[in-house]
Amino acid sequence: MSSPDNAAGAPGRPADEDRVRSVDEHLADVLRHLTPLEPIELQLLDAQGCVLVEDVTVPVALPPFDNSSMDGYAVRTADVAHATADDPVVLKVIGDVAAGDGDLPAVGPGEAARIMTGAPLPPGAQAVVPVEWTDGGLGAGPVTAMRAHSADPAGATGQVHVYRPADTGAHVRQRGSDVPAGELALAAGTRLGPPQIALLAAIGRSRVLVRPRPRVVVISTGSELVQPGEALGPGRIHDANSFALAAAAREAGAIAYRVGAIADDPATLRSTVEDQLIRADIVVTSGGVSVGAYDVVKEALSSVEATQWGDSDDEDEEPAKNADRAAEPSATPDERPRTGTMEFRKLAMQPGKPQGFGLVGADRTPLFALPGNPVSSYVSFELFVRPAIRTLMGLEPVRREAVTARCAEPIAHSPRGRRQFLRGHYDGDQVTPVGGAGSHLVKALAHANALIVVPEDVTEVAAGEPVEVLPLG
Ligand SMILES: Nc1nc2c(c(=O)[nH]1)N[C@H]1C(S)=C(S)[C@@H](COP(=O)(O)OP(=O)(O)OC[C@H]3O[C@@H](n4cnc5c(N)ncnc54)[C@H](O)[C@@H]3O)O[C@H]1N2
Ligand code: MOO
Repeated sequence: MSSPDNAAGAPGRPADEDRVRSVDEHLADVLRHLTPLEPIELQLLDAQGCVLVEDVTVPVALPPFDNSSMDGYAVRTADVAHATADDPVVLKVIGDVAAGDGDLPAVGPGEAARIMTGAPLPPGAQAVVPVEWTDGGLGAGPVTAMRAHSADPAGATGQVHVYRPADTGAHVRQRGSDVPAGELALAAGTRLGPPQIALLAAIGRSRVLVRPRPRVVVISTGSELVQPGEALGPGRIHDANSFALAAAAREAGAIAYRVGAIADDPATLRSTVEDQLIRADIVVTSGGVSVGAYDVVKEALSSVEATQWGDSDDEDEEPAKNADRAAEPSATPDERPRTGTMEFRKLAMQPGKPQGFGLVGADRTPLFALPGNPVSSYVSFELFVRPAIRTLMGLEPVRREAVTARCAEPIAHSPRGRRQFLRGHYDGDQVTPVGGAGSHLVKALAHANALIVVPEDVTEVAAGEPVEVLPLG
């Protein structure tokens, strides 16, 4: 199904398609053609999970004014200095100060203003006495709460008995005590999670400059595929991959567009890819990359204009998509891609041996053609597409961090010369293989939370031996 350009043994590219590459070589080849997306200004919630590309400073002190941290009474400290439970101080209540009030009563000697949490400290007051240290104006000993203003409007007037003293600044949140004006709130490079979004909102920012989430279009291929919810006919199976890959793209931080399943018809796939390029920063297909007679992705995408990205020595090519957005070019002239076709490769890994990658269309959109077996496509996504998404988002590290764990059960066989990614359950201490090596075992995948990595030169693992584990999720 290869195009004449890169068929095994074709002039200029001798048997290239048959050269088996390592996982690391493939990932490096992919990543050197990707650069982070151009920053854009987004509304705060749309920027969640994105990397900030500006230093954000605080325009106005936070909090912007001295305010009460308790519901109580704003007082002058000298007035309450000798207050005790047996000999309370009696103050005149001159009014209420609620959160949001701007017109504040001045508190003079012998006076108190009833104040609510978050309300500005009125002039003259130096401290807040919590309502629990008073009689709440009711004259019947300590209370546990104020009465609602609607039920007792007179509570804002009359007298209050105070049973304890309060030092200057007690229960008062000072202006700028969170962060003073002019200070750095968040540095460029910060990933925006809920707490960072809280800070941005608190200092009044409604929009921020970030690297956007990549838009990932997911297309599964195969005439056997039926959408979930629809009945299976003879020889048909449900399309698991477009859901798995769209979910994985979202989990990696991308915006996923699931196109669903395309039949094994090259013209349909080609036009679908071309149609989708307008909304894609990355295209991911599953299936149709092996050596069968209906391997539609290979057949179709060999004729979509793409950029050859491996082993190129052509210096006349244009840069990769978004390369103009990078501070520094990621590839030297000798490494840069040239216009040509998608490249399909064999990798020394299991699952995930057949892989395709190219930069397609006018914008040189990265296209990952992943193998169709459900576990193969998911593992391939983890190893190659997830790092690509993170690269476009400017996230570090791009790869999942590996840990070492004891393997609870033996692994009887792993293919020599291929890096195997077995599914496993990792409990933070040891890892237990889940299911076998078969790349159709979706249930085992669903019950695993990690990949067990068995190196190329290891063919068996004894129980209790240390193995490399990639925790997922
Ligand atoms: N003669 C050879 N045959 C195969 C080789 C090989 O080297 N020589 N490699 C095998 C390996 S490894 C893989 S992986 C697969 C990859 O094949 P394709 O990418 O062409 O995938 P398909 O043939 O389309 O599908 C494979 C398998 O997965 C099922 N499938 C496909 N799409 C979905 C989906 N969206 N949801 C659920 N299941 C899906 C499909 O029905 C097939 O059973 O090739 C081997 N063959
Ligand atoms: O390499 Mo395939 O992805 O083993 O099943």
